Amino acid sequence: MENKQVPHGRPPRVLLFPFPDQGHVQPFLNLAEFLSLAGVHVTFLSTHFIHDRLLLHSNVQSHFETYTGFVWKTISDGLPDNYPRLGEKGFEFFKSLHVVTGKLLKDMLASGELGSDLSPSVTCIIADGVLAEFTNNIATELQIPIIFSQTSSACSLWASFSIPNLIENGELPIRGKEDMNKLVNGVPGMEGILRFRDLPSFCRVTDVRHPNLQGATRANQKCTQGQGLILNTFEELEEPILSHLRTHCSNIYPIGPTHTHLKLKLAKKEVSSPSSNSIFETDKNCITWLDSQPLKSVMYVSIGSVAIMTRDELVEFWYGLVNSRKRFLWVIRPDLYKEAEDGKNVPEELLEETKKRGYVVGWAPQEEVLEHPAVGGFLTHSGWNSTMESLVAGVPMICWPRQADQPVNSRYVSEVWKIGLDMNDVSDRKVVEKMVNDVMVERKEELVNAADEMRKLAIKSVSEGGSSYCNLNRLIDDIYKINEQPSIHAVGDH
Ligand SMILES: O=c1ccn([C@@H]2O[C@H](COP(=O)(O)OP(=O)(O)O[C@H]3O[C@H](CO)[C@@H](O)[C@H](O)[C@H]3O)[C@@H](O)[C@H]2O)c(=O)[nH]1
Repeated sequence: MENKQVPHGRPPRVLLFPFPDQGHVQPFLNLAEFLSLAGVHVTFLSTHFIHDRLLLHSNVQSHFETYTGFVWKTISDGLPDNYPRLGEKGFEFFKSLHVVTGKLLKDMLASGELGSDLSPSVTCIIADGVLAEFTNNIATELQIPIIFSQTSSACSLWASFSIPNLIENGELPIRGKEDMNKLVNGVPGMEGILRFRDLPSFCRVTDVRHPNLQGATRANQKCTQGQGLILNTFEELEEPILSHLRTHCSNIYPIGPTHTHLKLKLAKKEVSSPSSNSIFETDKNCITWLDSQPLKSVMYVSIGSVAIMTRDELVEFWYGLVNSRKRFLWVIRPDLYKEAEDGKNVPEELLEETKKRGYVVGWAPQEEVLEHPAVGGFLTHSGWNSTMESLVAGVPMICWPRQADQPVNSRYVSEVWKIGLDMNDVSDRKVVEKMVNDVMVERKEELVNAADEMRKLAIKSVSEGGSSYCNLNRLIDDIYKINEQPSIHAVGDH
């Protein structure tokens, strides 16, 4: 991936626009770095809310300043700083992004303020597929080529793309709780695999006119209208499903696992990685604690940046972990659960037991934790970044999916790739205890062997000549080709 010749003297300028949360911004930062390393000028556009937190808790600003043509830009999401963006008010958040942010984005693109003197106009947009509904409209209106990037798995995306099919064949809306364990027919390629409970969570509606279901369907449709679709996956992992997706989007770039792919590229160029790319303050002391634990003895527990637990679920998990008598490292974000108003907070005995075998942090350096030799299992919510990070580290998972794409990922981890166990939505202490013992003892060998095979395939895909390696080169070539089109420098050029 060397800098390319640019016939008319201006390198491409790509606007990167992720959905504003940790799980989306992080893979978009990886994408920003791939492009920057290839000499592409990048404008990274994030909401004020995300940008402020990113700059506060990471060194990405100074890290990216070393790249010629890199520009940070911010935009409003239309909400006050203390608004609960991804909780129960998630729908209002989406609406505000579509209405307020969408209008601002169009104005910014049209006025040319998203470039720099070196490359004034945006020659290509790479927008989050979740935001495809309005970004595709803006790109079409302003005649700027657009590529979408989805930060979820191909399997969850395909299940989501199949919603119209599921409605047409009468499988949506789901009839009732009694159907949850039955198999779904309307997702081609997933017959015999997917149960109703494994569908993306926005399918759990009683009326197909539900705004979340409709919103996802509209975004999916627009997502297929771009010039390409970037995915943080690799062909060897998801190929049967990728070929189904290709019937909707002809030009797919599976370039993952992006975090490992990027690490290899940076190492080759002798460039150091940013110390963190989190919007939360990272507690690195847990690495010192891990250093003193035996090989593969620790269960790492985290449910990502968004999901929450009730106090009862938290206590059940805690008893399950403590009763398993295994060591554990648990990420309890400050907003993970609401302390009980009736004074029934975490029982003292759990805190005492934790001092003996556990370690609790507010936010961990997760990639480093999963690569640590002391970690032997990951109890996860099956967010896609966590799934990929665990897979590359060869760490078997216990999946406790909460929302969005997570149920599909969890099903694939347990039933298709067989690198973990699915806890579904159960949070009983006995089940947690059993699952931890299964992964750490009873089924350890079988799961570790399968995870290790998967890890090898992942690393091969991002190594020179591998599928993701070649797909990334193709993406960069295509971005340069787009830049060569004569009409491309019209919008926003000075
Ligand atoms: O203590 C922690 C916990 C998490 N992470 C990182 O935070 C990211 C979390 O991403 P993910 O596992 O994908 O979970 P979410 O934060 O829940 O991400 C959202 O975005 C994902 C990508 O689209 C979706 O798969 C999820 O369902 C959605 O909730 C990962 O890279 C982790 O390494 C840390 O660095 N430290």
